[in-house]
Amino acid sequence: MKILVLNAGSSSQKSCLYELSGETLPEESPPPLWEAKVDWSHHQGFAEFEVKTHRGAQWVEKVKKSDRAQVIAQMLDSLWSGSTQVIAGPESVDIVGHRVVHGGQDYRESTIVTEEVKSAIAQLAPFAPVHNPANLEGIEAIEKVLGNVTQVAVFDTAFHAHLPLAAAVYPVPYEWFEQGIRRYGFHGISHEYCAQRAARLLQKDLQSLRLITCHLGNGCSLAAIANGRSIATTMGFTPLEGLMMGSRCGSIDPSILIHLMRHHRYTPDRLDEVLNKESGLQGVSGVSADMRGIREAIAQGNQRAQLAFDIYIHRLQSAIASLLPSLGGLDALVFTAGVGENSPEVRDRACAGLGFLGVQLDAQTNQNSPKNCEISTPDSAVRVLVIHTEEDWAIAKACWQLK
Ligand SMILES: Nc1ncnc2c1ncn2[C@@H]1O[C@H](COP(=O)(O)OP(=O)(O)O)[C@@H](O)[C@H]1O
Ligand SMILES: CC(=O)OP(=O)(O)O
Ligand SMILES: [Mg+2]
Repeated sequence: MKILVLNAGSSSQKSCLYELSGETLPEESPPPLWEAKVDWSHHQGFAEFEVKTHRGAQWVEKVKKSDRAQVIAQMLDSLWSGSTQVIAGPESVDIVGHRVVHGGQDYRESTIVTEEVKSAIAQLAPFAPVHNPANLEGIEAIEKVLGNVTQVAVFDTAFHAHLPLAAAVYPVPYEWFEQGIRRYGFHGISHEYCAQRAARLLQKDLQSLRLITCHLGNGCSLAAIANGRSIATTMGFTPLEGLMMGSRCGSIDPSILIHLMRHHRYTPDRLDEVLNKESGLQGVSGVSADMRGIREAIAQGNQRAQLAFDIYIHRLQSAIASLLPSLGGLDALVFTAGVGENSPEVRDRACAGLGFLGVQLDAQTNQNSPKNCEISTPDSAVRVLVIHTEEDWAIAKACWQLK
């Protein structure tokens, strides 16, 4: 069966086509027949469009920034036409899986997309304003091009659906919790996949491991995982809480918002815009939301970029430490996603603050950013791993299980 996956990130649109046959799923991801990625975080005014196939055809183009529906249509076109063609036409796709960021209270497992599911995704858009509308656009773009093919929604919130109440309920009037204002947690597809991959890499039973997974992409979150379950995480009601991110602020004192509304006439829409799109690395540095841009600016002596990097690390270290008591110890620390997989400086600085726990990085291995590999020294008290997150493969597996 041919499974098409759409993964809408805040700074990217990724897509893969997998072909699965036989009765059982392979443990590791088979190479996709085709994969496409559009990344609009790194450059102003245009996006990088990249398509690869398993036969080695490759096509890279810089395209003008356009809306997501247009980007998806162009991606799909490259599946059945041009040098990257791998299938005869739209009818060759059997099922389509989507990453959906917010599933709210009701969607705690992957589900077939119906009109009801679509309207729930739309209703949850205010609580994941950068993501849920993009996820819905993906579903609708597929409807337009592939008609009524079966579509599956795989939720980023699902892995955190069983957080202990102490980790899920905000210290506000209890009625708010009853109205759905609670901590949901996000990046669950990635945290769960990385925990499973870490256990295989360490040749340990996942149930026996205490893990912290650091998903550091454009959005960033940590999960504390014990017995294979998420027991605490840094994102909350929306993907705005927790760590400092590319253009999102992470946790700040809520009184700042009250102050801005009372004394500087900030409207809810303007606050939403500033906190989601004009804060984080971008807001502090004034240079870039992208860690590559920050590192380049630091190399040129830019002080504000250095400050942005230092805050990012300070908050990352603090958040890692805050998860330790609920785990009661740590067997492995996992770095994943765009920054986690590619920035030796971030891993090095994060781990330097954990030396007192006996965390020791192998400097040379860390520098090489190896994928799916241990980067700690043999006598490190905590194993440190870099894992290439495969959200797309996790989504394809969910489709296969629901088929
Ligand atoms: N070589 C690199 N060094 C440092 N950071 C990188 C590198 N490559 C990518 N990144 C970071 O990864 C981010 C994208 O991560 P990704 O997980 O793909 O994001 P998304 O949240 O869109 O899924 C970019 O914004 C950039 O900050
Ligand atoms: C939930 C979230 O923040 O996702 P992303 O990192 O793709 O923006
Ligand atoms: Mg992502």
